[in-house]
Amino acid sequence: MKIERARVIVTCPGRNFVTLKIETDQGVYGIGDATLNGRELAVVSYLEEHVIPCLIGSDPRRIEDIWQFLYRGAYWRRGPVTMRAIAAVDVALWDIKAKMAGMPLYQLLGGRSRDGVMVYGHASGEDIEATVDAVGHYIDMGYKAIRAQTGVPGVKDAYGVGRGKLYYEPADAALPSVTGWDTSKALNYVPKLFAKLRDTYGFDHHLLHDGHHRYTPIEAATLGKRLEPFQLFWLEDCTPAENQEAFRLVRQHTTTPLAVGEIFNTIWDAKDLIENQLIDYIRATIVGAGGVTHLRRIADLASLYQVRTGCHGATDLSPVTMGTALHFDTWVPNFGVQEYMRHSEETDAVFPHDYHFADGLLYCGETPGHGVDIDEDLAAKYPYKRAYLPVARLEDGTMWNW
Ligand SMILES: O=C(O)[C@@H](O)[C@@H](O)[C@H](O)[C@H](O)CO
Ligand SMILES: [Mg+2]
Repeated sequence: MKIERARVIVTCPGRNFVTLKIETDQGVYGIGDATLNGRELAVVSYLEEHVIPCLIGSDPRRIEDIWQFLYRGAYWRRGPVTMRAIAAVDVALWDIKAKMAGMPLYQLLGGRSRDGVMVYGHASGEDIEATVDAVGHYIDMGYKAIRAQTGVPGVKDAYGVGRGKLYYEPADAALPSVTGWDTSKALNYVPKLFAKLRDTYGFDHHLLHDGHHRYTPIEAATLGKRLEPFQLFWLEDCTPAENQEAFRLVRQHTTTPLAVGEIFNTIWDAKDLIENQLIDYIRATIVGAGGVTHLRRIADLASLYQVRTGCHGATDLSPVTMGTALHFDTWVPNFGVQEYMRHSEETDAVFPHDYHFADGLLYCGETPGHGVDIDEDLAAKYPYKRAYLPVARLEDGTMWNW
């Protein structure tokens, strides 16, 4: 069996997605997601110029060997562009293998560990009142876990505040838009949101919050402490994680569970955090961290230390990643939660899929493969549009972490 053809498909049904389609000499094909939000075409060129020529003629059943070839063989290891390209190949090959086996992907991974996958939705609002209402809306929709982000008075376009839709789409400008940040204002305001949420809805739902890398370690520790009475499911990206040691300081001060890893691309980004039990949830996902083959290694390491998974699942992760992640989540023994930001109708139409939401859980389907396809004719109707993530500056103009 041979790989006959591989193509990259770029489409923008409201936002950009990069998809790799691998076709075999036996008529079976697989697809993988390679989207890197705000830097999409770098991955397109990496795939087209440097990866696809090496794939043609190789045996698509040799998933592990192809992974190692692309990782070790490049000499230049890791990084978001490389690892997304590898992820796209890996996912397309798992799709092919599962289709050939006539099985849904989770069966190949080891079978079902649970009936459905608990997901968290994104509730946000301009201020506490609006955010409390938004959380109520998610509770009404049946969500068991809800992430709450509020605008902060005096802070321009605070992170995570949507525009009245079920999703928050940050990459929306032809050049990066400038948002604001003020740590002391947020440190005083965010705990009030969670106090109000617990007061209004009680303790029956899981609540989550994303700090989006904004706080220094000691500020993150302060936030974690202030949030303790409200029993969060997790506090995410409370401080940047390039220095994994930084989490030790946060950890020493608070029992609020910590999650990190949506921007990690290999096990090495998370190794110290996991082995030292500095976090509770690892947020790496399929497209970000080298596909099923590599994410499985991360999850296995994490399981030794009782760290659970919490795959990133914002709208820039295409339905291909979402579908694959759901098979992964259905199997992985140390599952925690899956992020679920709904895609637009246009996106869902370009990527027909068999997963569905019911009562706060997502269920992967039973179609052989990962259960997500691409409608190429429809995809062609939405040409690529350059879009950037915003940047953040402090009041005095200093660049900060967005
Ligand atoms: O937790 C999350 O989902 C995020 O932090 C994302 O909204 C993130 O900002 C985007 O995926 C960036 O592309
Ligand atoms: Mg996040």
